[in-house]
Amino acid sequence: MTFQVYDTTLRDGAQREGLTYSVVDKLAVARLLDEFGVGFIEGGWPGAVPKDTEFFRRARTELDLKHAQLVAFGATRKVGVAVAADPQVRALLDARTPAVALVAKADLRHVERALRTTAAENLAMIRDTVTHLVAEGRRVFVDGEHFFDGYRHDPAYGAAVVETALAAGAEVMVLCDTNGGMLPSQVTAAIADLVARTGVDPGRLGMHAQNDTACAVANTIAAVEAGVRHVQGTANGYGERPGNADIFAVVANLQLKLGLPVLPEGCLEQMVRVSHAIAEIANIAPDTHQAYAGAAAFAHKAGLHASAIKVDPLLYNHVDPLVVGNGMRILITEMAGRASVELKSRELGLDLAGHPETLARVTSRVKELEAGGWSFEAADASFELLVRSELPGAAPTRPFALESYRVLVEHREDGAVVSEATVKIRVRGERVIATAEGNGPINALDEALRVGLCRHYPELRDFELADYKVRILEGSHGTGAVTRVLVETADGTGRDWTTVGVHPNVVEASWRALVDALTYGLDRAHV
Ligand SMILES: CC(=O)SCCNC(=O)CCNC(=O)[C@H](O)C(C)(C)COP(=O)(O)OP(=O)(O)OC[C@H]1O[C@@H](n2cnc3c(N)ncnc32)[C@H](O)[C@@H]1OP(=O)(O)O
Ligand SMILES: CC(=O)C(=O)O
Repeated sequence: MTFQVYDTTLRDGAQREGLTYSVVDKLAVARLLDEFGVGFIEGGWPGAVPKDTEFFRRARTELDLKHAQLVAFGATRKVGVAVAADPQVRALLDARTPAVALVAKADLRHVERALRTTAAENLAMIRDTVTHLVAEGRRVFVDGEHFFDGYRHDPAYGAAVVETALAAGAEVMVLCDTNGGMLPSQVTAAIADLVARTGVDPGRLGMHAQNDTACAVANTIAAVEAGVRHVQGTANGYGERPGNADIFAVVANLQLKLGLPVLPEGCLEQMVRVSHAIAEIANIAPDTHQAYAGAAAFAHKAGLHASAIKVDPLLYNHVDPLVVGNGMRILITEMAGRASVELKSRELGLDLAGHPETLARVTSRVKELEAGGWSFEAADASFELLVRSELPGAAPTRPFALESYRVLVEHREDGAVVSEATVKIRVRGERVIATAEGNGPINALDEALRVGLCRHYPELRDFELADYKVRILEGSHGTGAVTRVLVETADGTGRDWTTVGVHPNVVEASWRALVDALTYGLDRAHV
């Protein structure tokens, strides 16, 4: 059997707390998963969840999948009900998918206590349902719920479930760690024992791992190392409770670490795009620190890392980030060394290789400023201005010189609070005084500065304050608290940049970040 990558983002992934997809969302996620090259997309449970029934109906005309087959998920027939008379089984056929997945009880305790039936009736439910669906022309996967817990309790029954499903015509028997409590060594031992006990071909076994021990990806890889050739997972690890095995990490590990070409050519590099697009649809902020796909997955803060990366990026990256569509970033913080500053500057288009004094000055200035509360890690634009001020012949053009600014906050009798700011600046030799109101002191200051500059710099009208973050930093060693402000500015063309300002006074900290933001943006506009 060829290797099967089976995605359950739209079924198990949708069981995550706080996540709800519309049918349109589900169709969009399915298209993205197909672009990522998975072989199977489990779309939901038709007949149980009305939205899922609708998804399968619309998928027939609205999805044109290149790599994946759609799978409808459901349960084995009900206890004591003839399979042909079970409406849930009928709904699986009505979904008209090429493949069907059946959840089946694989732990005798669940059979007796949750299904409230006998060991033999559960095996009959599995046999009848698989046989019926195979006879209707479906590929059938059986998900053995609680397989691993059940196998420890009663291995003979777990083995009987596996043998029954495969003998009835199931293509793959998927071993599920439903409670997510297993460790990799336990997964390996259970599969080895199952294979020895039954003689089953491990190539007809699959793995479905929940992440309750944070081992879902490791457990899936352990299963593959034990011979399993069908892996299940969800985009970004979404799923019930802590989630499922992250399909991106599973697939990347299989391809890049075990050398198994489980995705079609050209698909692995779609990972970051697909991961973030699905997060967007799910309305969940992408996890910056997600393995392989996170924005920080290849971000380096430590100066020592940067010094080796300067020689060869692979000295400090476990794979080339480009193979999964990611990129490497160097972070500038108090932990930076000269190599970090040189690499980051290169990333920003500034070559400091022949400027050892500048490198040394910028590095010590960064450390000094960071000790005082500045943070350049998320403020590339302020870092670039700092480097350019120190680099001979590269100083940025300062659009104005400040004479003074003043901000008033007025609480009126009727309860209204109005802020007003006045700036006095010199722009291209002209003295300008500008006043503006705003919904807060920083907004008023920003407006006044723009009013004062706009006649000389009309492109400022396109700049907008996209985000504003304030953090009060505790004072230490006898100093008072300081305020750090991060300002994100956008210019309407899709470009944005972040600047930082620090001062004990929040207005002055904001002013510094604003001035850097306008200086950077205007300087760029004139390059
Ligand atoms: C491990 C997993 O995550 S599997 C996926 C689980 N996903 C979901 O549950 C989401 C969708 N579920 C639903 O919409 C509903 O729970 C439904 C429609 C499936 C069932 O709803 P209801 O008919 O109201 O039953 P309820 O949820 O209370 O109980 C489930 C029934 O299925 C039975 N059942 C549970 N597992 C199986 C199985 N593998 N095979 C057959 N029957 C099963 C239970 O014994 C119970 O039967 P009972 O009604 O005779 O007591
Ligand atoms: C089938 C499934 O989702 C589980 O057993 O966890």
